[in-house]
Amino acid sequence: MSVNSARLDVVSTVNKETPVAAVRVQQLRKVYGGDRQAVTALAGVDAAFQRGTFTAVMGPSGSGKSTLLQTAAGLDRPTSGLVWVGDTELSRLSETKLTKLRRSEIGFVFQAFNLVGALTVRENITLPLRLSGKRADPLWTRQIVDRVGLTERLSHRPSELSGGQQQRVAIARALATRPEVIFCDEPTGALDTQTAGEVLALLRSVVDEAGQTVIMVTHDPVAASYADRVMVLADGRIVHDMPQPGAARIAEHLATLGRRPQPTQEG
Ligand SMILES: Nc1ncnc2c1ncn2[C@@H]1O[C@H](COP(=O)(O)OP(=O)(O)OP(=O)(O)O)[C@@H](O)[C@H]1O
Repeated sequence: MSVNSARLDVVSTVNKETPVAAVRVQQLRKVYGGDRQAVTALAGVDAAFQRGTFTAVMGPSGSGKSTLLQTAAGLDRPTSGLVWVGDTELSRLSETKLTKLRRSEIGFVFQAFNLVGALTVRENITLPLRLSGKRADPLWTRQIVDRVGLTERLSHRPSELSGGQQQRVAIARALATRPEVIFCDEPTGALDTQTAGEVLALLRSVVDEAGQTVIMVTHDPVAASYADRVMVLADGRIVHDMPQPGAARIAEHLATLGRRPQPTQEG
């Protein structure tokens, strides 16, 4: 066997055995604005987010967290670099195909819940299925409604629910299409500490019990401590990538970046 064919064998074995990440970014760069006012939000980020894992993305204000989320979720195009969701590379997709992929493979949870006020809880939860032209599977819908504890509230409108309940509807909605990944942008930013804890425990359970992949931007070291991995950005680069560091260590790392950490539950 020649050296080259031996090498090819190794490569093909590696490819067969390496699981496809839920999301992967390679040399991701995003520059906003023109020549003189150019702002480099992402300066070449490489990262893989494995299926069934929970990652927190942290970093000072302006470090590129939202830009990473937006480009990895196909909401915005990078200036250069590649993004894969499952085994689909996004730069080759037309806008129509990208929209389809976002509707079926990506769930979103935002700080402000972003529910449709005129729709009931049930209608909000099944909305992504309707948008992607799929029929709701009643068994799956029941499972996710049970999981988020909203069985009694299906006919209510969002305005009749507490903030924590509204965020649980948003999580159920994000799960509706059984997406490859759920992106969360400050999901507990508008919630009190106890309600935030309940929402984070729910996200943890969708990873542990439903095998979902969650990528969450947060400023809060306590929220980040629910994740399996904490990635810290500064100036558009990953400067720390830590497995389960715990809230105290996260706060220390943020402090070294010149940012006062948010107050934590530990006081
Ligand atoms: N549409 C835009 N046009 C120009 N510059 C932008 C735009 N969006 C973001 N930026 C800049 O890119 C950099 C990264 O912004 P980004 O919103 O990703 O940071 P962030 O870490 O999410 O910040 P925060 O924690 O404050 O939300 C910042 O310098 C920001 O001012």
